[in-house]
Amino acid sequence: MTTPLRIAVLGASGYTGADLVRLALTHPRIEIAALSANAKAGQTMAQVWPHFAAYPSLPKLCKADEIDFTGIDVVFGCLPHAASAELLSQIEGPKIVDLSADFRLKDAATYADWYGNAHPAPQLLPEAVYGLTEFARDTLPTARIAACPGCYPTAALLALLPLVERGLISPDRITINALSGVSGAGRSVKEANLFPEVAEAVHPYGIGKHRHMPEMEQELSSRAGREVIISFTPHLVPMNRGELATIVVDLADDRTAADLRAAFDARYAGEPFVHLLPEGVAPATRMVRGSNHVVLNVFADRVPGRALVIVAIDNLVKGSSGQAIQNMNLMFGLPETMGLEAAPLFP
Ligand SMILES: NC(=O)C1=CN([C@@H]2O[C@H](COP(=O)(O)OP(=O)(O)OC[C@H]3O[C@@H](n4cnc5c(N)ncnc54)[C@H](OP(=O)(O)O)[C@@H]3O)[C@@H](O)[C@H]2O)C=CC1
Ligand SMILES: CC(=O)N[C@@H](CCC(=O)OP(=O)(O)O)C(=O)O
Repeated sequence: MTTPLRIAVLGASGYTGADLVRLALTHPRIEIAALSANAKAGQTMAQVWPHFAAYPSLPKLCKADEIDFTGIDVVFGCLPHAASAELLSQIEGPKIVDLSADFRLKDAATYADWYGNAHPAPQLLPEAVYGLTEFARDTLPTARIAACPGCYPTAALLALLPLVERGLISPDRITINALSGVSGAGRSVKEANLFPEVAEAVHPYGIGKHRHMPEMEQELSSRAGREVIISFTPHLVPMNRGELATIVVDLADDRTAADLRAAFDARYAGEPFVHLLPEGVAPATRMVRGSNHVVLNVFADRVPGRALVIVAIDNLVKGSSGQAIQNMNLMFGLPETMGLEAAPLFP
């Protein structure tokens, strides 16, 4: 019998932490050893979540500093940024898969500019691997810290990296319009996320300045070998989970939408989770809900020299907890898809 991987989930009373636990319950190699919360410490998972009523044996939520990390193989940080690096930097021994923004930006000064606080553990930044799994398979197996991308960057980078790597699009005219379900904003109570504020309506936010911009530009520029500038506008839509991005790109030289399609075909053929849809089929969040799958497609625009790339993910799975488990699998030499094979939930 193989030894299980003992995991601790910090922030299990939040949306990403809960989805991590949901996925971990059916992962054949995971043993859930400890779960933390902040205000909800002391409660059971069944008390704080409706969907864990049938799992009374899950560990009780405790404060992170009450956890004995001896014998824990991996810690998942599902905490707000800053609190995450603060807590994770005190843990020695286990590997770390962080879902917050704290280890994504390579430069502590850029982090401070965009997040408004000094980085709590800049000494750890050099050892963190940016965990967009499909583009980090060579570095994740030896990494101690995986920095899982934000949900919007996961969608946008999967749609753009194969194109900028091959020089198929203009690197300074990329417009990303993205829609997110409300779970993307976390479970803590905020007036802006109350039902009457979000139902039957759509609104943009973070207009002109959103903290995912430097993250996207860092990764795109690094792969393009030159500076890539994006325009990005997120929108909040009245659904629980799911994210869809429509990206307008200017084609390089005499490239066509068919060239972009061929690039996706070449890059993602055989990928277990990233799927180029048949020509003309529009990606939709209902195609991936509850799963680690990503669907994307490319369309010619009416205007010559322009094309549209559309991508859909589930923000709580490929956009956070699913990708975190995909990264853990690679960090421990397990099959990348282990525990993530469930098909999307529909209707
Ligand atoms: N939601 C999403 O779609 C995505 C989120 N992320 C990132 O993942 C992280 C978690 O997000 P999400 O699950 O949505 O957040 P939630 O607000 O739903 O959950 C936050 C969790 O952290 C705990 N917590 C809050 N403050 C502290 C603190 N100071 N010390 C210790 N624990 C604390 C909360 O405990 P308690 O409930 O007891 O207060 C809760 O368990 C964030 O960094 C977020 O930006 C990344 C990708 C997608
Ligand atoms: C709908 C909504 O509010 N979404 C969040 C992004 C969620 C995410 O990926 O956040 P991190 O980068 O902190 O991990 C936002 O726009 O801030």
